[in-house]
Amino acid sequence: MARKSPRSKSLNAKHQATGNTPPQRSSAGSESSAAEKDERASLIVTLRTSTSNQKLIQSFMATPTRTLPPRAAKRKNYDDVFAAFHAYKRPRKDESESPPKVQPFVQYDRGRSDQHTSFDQHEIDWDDTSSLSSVPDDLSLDGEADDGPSLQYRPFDEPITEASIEQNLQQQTASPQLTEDRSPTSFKAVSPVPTPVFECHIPEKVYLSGNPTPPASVASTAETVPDEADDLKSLAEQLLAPRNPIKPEPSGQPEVWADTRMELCETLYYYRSYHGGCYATGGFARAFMFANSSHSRDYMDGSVIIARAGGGMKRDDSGQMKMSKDQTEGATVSSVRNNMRQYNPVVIITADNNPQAQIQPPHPYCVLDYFKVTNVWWEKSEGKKILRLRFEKLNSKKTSWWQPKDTAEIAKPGTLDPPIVQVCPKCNRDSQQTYLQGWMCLQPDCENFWRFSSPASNDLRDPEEGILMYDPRFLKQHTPWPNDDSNLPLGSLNAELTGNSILGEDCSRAHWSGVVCPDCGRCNSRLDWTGWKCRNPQCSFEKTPPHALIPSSSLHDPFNPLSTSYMYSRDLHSPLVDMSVSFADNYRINRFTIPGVNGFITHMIANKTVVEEPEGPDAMFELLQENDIGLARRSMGHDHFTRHYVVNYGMPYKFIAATASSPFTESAAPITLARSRLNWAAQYLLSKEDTSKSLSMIRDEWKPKEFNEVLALGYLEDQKISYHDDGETGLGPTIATLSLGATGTMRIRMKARHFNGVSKAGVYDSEAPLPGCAEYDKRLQLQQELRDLEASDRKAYTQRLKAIPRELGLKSGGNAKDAITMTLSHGDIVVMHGAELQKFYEHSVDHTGKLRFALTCRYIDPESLSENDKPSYEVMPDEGDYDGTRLPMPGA
Ligand SMILES: O=C(O)CCC(=O)C(=O)O
Repeated sequence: MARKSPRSKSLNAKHQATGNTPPQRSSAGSESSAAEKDERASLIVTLRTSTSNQKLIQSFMATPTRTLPPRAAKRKNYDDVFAAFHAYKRPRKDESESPPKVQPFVQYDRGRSDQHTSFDQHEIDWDDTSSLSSVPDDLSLDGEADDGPSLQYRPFDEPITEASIEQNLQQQTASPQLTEDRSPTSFKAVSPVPTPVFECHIPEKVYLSGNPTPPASVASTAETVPDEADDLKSLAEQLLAPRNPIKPEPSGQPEVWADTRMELCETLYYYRSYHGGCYATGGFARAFMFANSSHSRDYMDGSVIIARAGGGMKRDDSGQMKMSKDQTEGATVSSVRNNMRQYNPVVIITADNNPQAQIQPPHPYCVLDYFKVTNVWWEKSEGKKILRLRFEKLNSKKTSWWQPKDTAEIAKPGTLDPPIVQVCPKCNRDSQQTYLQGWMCLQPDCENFWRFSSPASNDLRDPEEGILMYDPRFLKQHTPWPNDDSNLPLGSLNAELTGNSILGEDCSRAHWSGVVCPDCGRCNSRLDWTGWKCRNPQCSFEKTPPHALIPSSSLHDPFNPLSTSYMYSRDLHSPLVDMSVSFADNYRINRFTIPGVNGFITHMIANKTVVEEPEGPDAMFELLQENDIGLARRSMGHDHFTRHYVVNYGMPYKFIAATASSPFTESAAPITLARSRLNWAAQYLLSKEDTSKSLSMIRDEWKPKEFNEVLALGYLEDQKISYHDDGETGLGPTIATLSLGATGTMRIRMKARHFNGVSKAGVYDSEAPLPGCAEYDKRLQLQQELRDLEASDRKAYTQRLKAIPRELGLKSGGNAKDAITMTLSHGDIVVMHGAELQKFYEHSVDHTGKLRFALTCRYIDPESLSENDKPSYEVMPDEGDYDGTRLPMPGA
């Protein structure tokens, strides 16, 4: 057993009032003269046989200074001696003598061998580090991040030290914020306000003999925690004590929290990562989330967090997530380096299943605070190179709510001696000592990377990962930043926006982002069109931001001016699609047909006469803003909601999300006005399709199956409806939509299944191929062969279906290009006709303005609805009598 000794003075030593504790650089050894070596050897042997470590230190310190390197001799504290002691080769007295007995390291018991610590369903065996790497990509970069501005990054292997901070600052001489005091050992960063805010001292590199490239053989560390480190070890044991599976309560409550990931990502501008554990955008990391994906050497306390930079993991045969190859520096780490260079803190969020949390987080997602990223360094885990990150709380004065209740933090950053920094004898670059077992070079391209050198020989040894124990001086170092102790806001300010300074501002992205409830801190998505409601049952916060009416007159596009003549077309289509154009009754009518598909798509482009007619699109657009028609984002299950707002009138419509329906009798005027207009438009177009029938004949045929449902969709800025079809049973086959407000873009493409001809399981789809699909000609040629085989040999047919995808190079992934892209202006109507259109093709709509509505009409066969879905009210027939042909003709 390692002996307990009273905590050394140095461990408790408080540093300068500034709290700055620059890492000290000790030597990795040097070539000494033979006499010096002998002298030191005898000294060390003497020291090792002495009974107490204190004695050892005293006698070592008392050694004539000529035998010590000048700087080491001047240092009068335990850690310097400890470092120098380990940096020096310990020679044997003579070759016959057995090597000095190395005190066996008592294995750090992180949970006792019989203890398996379970957190939720995540079974953690502390002795088996692999079980902790079982969740993918926890720190992987979210899709929204980009590579950011091209900045000059710090070389990837360079740890962050005061020297490198100084170097950064020197590189920023162009910045008006910084002026430098170029004295060799200090610098000052001066803010535009008169007081200097940041000062740190740059230690010089120290070599035992002053030789900058000491031979490898001299550098020496042991993979044990030496006796001399008893105090550090007992401190490390306290810091790294295994997390109790029954976690204590926190001492406080989070300022900001969320119940669901969607609410978190919609509310917090600094965390928009739906899948990854890091949100980085514009070249900077904004926030990290720590959940149950954890590495065995990850660490979290009230001020410091250590984590693996994510990515690079793959599921192995047993289903476990494992590093399959060395990690490489990706966009996340580049972003993090930018954060370090420019002192941008990141926000850290914990999920309630984070095994490193010392407490049980009170909500599924809790925001901790702003942290500095202080170190990025390389290690190895199970033979693969991994990147590690250290975070330190930015505002040391603010209490950490996640500190266990009724406990004090074991050691605050900056209260211990600084970490040991050694220069690698092989690559001549320095690294901090991260583990108590000894110093290792952390430069991934160095031969000596991640290896201890034996105390008794020149051998380099890989560390035994399971027993590594953080050096408290590394863990608890203080890395000064010029903006230390700033108090940055964690919440969103959306609830405070007034939104009326620019027309449409209250429809902006910020306005439909979530809010942090000012009463309870919960993140709340804006699920209602009218505003925010806190969904915490214990809270009654509501906010209905005032809406400034966007007048229809503001919709007019000066580059596509409205006129009473026929309007310009901005529709595009692939060469495969047939298009005809006609002009009639104030509409330009673009009609598209797709080969192989029964049906058509017609875009009726409205002119000024249509748009401005009484009770027409202009009036409807304004009425929809003035009336609350019950628009809301609908649940799609699993805490996901549609991105747009939706409400249904008339026959209930089971869209992707079950949508509440109301009778037409309770609807606002635009709903019934749109129904009447779209019933007219459909009949009008159908009469043009079949010229053998008069409009009144068409009307008689149409009436029993007239549109009996209106689905109103409301889109604020950046909202859209993704690719989908309207081909549910009992629906259609004619669907018509009136566009109101901002200009939309409707895209129509072949569904991936038909385009690729392969199911998700990789089996060929033997349906007749559609023109325009992948490998159309080859697939067409296979048709007869497949039909024959299907009839003659079922087994061979099935095998053939499995073989074809590879034969033709067909893949199940990948989407078809858009076949038709239509620009939908205010007042335009789109009519889609034909069940096959919905079966084989899908459509999406987005817009680039602030506010858009789409009113879509369908016929829903009441018999197709289950008893539960049938309406409790009567769906009244369309009593409107809209007739677009009554309008004055263009040019009239
Ligand atoms: O927003 C639109 O114009 C289209 C709406 C739509 O696709 C639908 O209601 O199915």
